[in-house]
Amino acid sequence: MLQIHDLSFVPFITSTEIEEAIAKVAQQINKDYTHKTPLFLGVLNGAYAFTAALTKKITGNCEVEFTKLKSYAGTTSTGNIQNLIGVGNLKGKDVIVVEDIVDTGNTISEIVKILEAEEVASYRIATLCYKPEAYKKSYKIDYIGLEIPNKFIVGYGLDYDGLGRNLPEIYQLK
Ligand SMILES: O=P(O)(O)OC[C@H]1O[C@H](OP(=O)(O)OP(=O)(O)O)[C@H](O)[C@@H]1O
Ligand SMILES: Nc1nc2[nH]cnc2c(=O)[nH]1
Repeated sequence: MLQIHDLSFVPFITSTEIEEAIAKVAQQINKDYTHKTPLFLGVLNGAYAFTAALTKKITGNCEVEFTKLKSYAGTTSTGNIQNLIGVGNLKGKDVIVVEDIVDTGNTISEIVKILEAEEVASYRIATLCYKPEAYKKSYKIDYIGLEIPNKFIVGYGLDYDGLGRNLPEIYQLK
């Protein structure tokens, strides 16, 4: 069991399962982008670990950038998304958004608005974890590492009030 602040978590996804999920996503992207140079847009903070691991498995040329959005306070989405680091010039780029988790979809919805305003050539969404029961939007999530139930998780980039991002495996709220 793992204690972070006031909450207890139990082991949920092993580091081996995470690595297998990332390899599967990388394989799909390598196949789909053979003749393209995708720009991976990692969403900080949570997606730093997934972005690093995923891009190391990309076999062709690619670019890597980050943007920073924040909506979660504690274990719930505030619904109020702050854009803390904007995107650079993405015009004409084939962007792959990299998320650690798609939950309600509020963050993705904000990113899609930004990408459309930037006039990107194309965009797709890749996420390590996806909660289908919590998702409230209709944007297609193109690359999904792991489908998980609607329970709060920490580890592999995901935090609870700032802690837990460094854990190599994923834990679920008890
Ligand atoms: O689909 P949603 O309900 O919008 O949730 C997903 C978002 O929540 C987390 O970010 P958070 O706002 O906690 O910021 P962080 O990445 O800095 O932890 C996560 O990294 C996603 O970006
Ligand atoms: N740490 C963490 N952040 C999230 N953001 C959206 N869903 C989650 C979750 O389950 N865990």
